[in-house]
Amino acid sequence: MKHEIRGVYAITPDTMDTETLINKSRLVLTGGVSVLQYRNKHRDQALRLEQASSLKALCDEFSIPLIINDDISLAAEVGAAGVHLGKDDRALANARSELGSTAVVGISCYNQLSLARKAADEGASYVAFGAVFSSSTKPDAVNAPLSLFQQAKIIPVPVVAIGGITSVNALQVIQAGADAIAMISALFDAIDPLANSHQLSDLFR
Ligand SMILES: Cc1ncc(COP(=O)(O)OP(=O)(O)O)c(N)n1
Ligand SMILES: Cc1ncsc1CCOP(=O)(O)O
Ligand SMILES: [Mg+2]
Repeated sequence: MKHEIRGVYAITPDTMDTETLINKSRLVLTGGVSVLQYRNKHRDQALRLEQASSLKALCDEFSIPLIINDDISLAAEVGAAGVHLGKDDRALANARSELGSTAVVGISCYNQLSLARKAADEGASYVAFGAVFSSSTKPDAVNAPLSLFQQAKIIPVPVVAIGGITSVNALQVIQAGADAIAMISALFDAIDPLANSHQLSDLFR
């Protein structure tokens, strides 16, 4: 199945509380997000497998792709749609050979257009720039200016923005040229994750 990366791209927070993770993810998916990434830096492999498997079932229910952060083997194990890889992760070529040509492989390009050109040339499914605003989830992330998205129009794959995106600044990011807006805290730390997800997803409808 070919997945288009466009719209609200939800990313899970680091948590060991699987029940809350799944309940909140259900609310976020009900609001209309178009892709979910499982991101959990926890080293407990059994916990990661349990959470990723539950999220795969949930994404199937909503017919949206599940992307696994960092871990190509976990993506293969749970039958996820693909992976997201950054500079400290395994290479795009490993993901392609282990997950196949139809898998979604997203690549972090931080604030560098040259990395995006290279990733697209090498077969990335989408590229991501960020942090576009300061992020309490990842305070040390480099800053990617919104002007980058205009320059990124030449990149032949979807362009995702990440970092500090909220319902207050999301429209600015979309108008700058991002195809998708990725966020953790604006969805999962919200008082009302369903309402926030709905409001953000409406920006693409
Ligand atoms: C959609 C999306 N964009 C960027 C990232 C960051 O990936 P990376 O640089 O590998 O950092 P970690 O998320 O692994 O800390 C992402 N996960 N998703
Ligand atoms: C993983 C990542 N990469 C750059 S910023 C960031 C965190 C995004 O989280 P939030 O949406 O809460 O700022
Ligand atoms: Mg990573």
